[in-house]
Amino acid sequence: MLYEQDMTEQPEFGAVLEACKQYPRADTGKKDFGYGTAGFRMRADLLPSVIFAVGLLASIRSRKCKGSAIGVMITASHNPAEDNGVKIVDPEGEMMSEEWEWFATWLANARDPEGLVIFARDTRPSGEALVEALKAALVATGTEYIDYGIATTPQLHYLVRATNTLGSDREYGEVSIEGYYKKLSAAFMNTMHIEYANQAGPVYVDCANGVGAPQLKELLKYLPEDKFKAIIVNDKIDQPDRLNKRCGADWVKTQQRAPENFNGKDWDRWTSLDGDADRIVYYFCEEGSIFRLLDGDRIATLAADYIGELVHKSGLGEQIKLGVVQTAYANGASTKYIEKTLKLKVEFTPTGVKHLHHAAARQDIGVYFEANGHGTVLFSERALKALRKHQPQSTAQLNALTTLRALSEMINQTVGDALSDLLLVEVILSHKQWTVKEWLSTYADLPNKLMKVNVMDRNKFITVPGSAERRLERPPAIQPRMDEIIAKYQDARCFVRASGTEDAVRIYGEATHAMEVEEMLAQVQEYVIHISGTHIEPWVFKREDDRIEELEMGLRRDPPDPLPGGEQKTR
Ligand SMILES: CC(=O)N[C@H]1[C@@H](OP(=O)(O)O)O[C@H](CO)[C@@H](O)[C@@H]1O
Ligand SMILES: [Mg+2]
Repeated sequence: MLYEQDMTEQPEFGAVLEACKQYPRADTGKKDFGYGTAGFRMRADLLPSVIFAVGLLASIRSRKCKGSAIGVMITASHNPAEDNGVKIVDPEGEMMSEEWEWFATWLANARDPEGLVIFARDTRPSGEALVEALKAALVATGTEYIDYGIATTPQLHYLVRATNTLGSDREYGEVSIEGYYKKLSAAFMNTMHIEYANQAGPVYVDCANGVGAPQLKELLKYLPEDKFKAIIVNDKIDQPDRLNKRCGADWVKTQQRAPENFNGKDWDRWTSLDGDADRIVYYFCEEGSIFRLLDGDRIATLAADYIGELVHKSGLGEQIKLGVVQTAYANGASTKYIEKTLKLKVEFTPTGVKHLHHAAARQDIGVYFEANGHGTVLFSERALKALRKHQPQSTAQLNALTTLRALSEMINQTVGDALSDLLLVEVILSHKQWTVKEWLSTYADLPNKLMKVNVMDRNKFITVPGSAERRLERPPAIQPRMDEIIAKYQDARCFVRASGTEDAVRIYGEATHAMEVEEMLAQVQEYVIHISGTHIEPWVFKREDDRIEELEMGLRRDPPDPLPGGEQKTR
């Protein structure tokens, strides 16, 4: 047994234990830290010991991966400024695999090879001190490291893959943030091999007052203004309180409204990034100031349509098949459009980018996006080889092939990337000579709503295996009751699942009429509360803003009184 050994006798463990004392665990009551869908994420003052542990794990993981660089990104993405978080990036630039036990074993045994951990952080002020905790763990374990300073999450994923493929025949790009800009901008320019006129004017980018702002400014230096014109909004990274506040992709998507400092004229093309620039949504105002959102589903459909068309035009339609991956949160109208109009296959996976990513990687070309704007397009080795080898038979085939090759370089292959996705959408709109109006008119979204309920124990909500989270197995009474409610409405769909990132369950619903969605969700919410009770999270994990918001929305109730025998009753 690993923990029966007296590890203090081994010099490297002595150093680790000594360094560990500098980062005592914060008092979180009975609550444990958990590596969720998005790594660890919580209030920044609770994080130092967690970051130290992540430093140890990253160093072990690097050794286990035979010295390949492992990435550590310090960010809390779209969360408020006082939060922070951390996630580990695997050698190909993908999310870390779940084999935690392996790391512990390696901690006991690893001597060589040397490890290499590369890391970056977003603009949160807490990031600087957390980097110190990470470095302490890396120094204590004798792990070589490179600090890339402030970067977006997808830039760190890029750097990890670039580091690990350097000198191989799969070289991903120069190993620097500059190399990332060079790769994206060169590929973008290659998509412009024919003169495309985009009369639609500049794109406005709300950077959520986060890391996307300086990084996009840098990227713009590599792109000629007559080919790509972006106007940056919400770039106050020196005012941390404003990070993700009333702006950013998450806020715009969940509030379904334009961010602070929006001053778009009708039909102007606007986008919002999130706090670590791995998500993007588009939106605009129609005549009469009607807000229209073009979310992740819209980006997926646009990309699938255009890339599918290029594959066909290049003469590779028989060899390269396209597939789209969505989650249960994708609007039903988008799925119908992909299947019926684009005639492409849709696969559903559970929520969380790593599930979508793996499913997309099994396709020749896999398009995946979560409705919230996180996604990318993956080109398999098979597809890349076909693109390299194909001899075009006409100018039309050559043009399509040239664009496809450029897109395979421009689209981040490691993870969803707001900057790369921004370029992708802009290329497509300009090639199609579409404005947001034509884009929106491809299909009509079903009215929908997503809500969150803080229940006593979210772990009681278990989905039916293989149902892509669309049906609940437990608590046993809930699904039959929900089916009864849903049956009352036209073309309605509704499902409940436990969040993987918050102590809550989410309820999603859609139907033909917005009023019916409201009515249906109210009944489902009431039933969820009825059978499970609501719950107040321990103060250490809860933000005052959230508490007040939930009170205002009527989502927060007092916890139920305990009954004899440990049962709970709801009030
Ligand atoms: C409905 C929804 O938007 N869920 C989000 C959210 O996951 P939950 O497991 O639903 O909490 O956070 C994930 C990480 O950022 C993101 O991948 C996912 O799309
Ligand atoms: Mg993010």
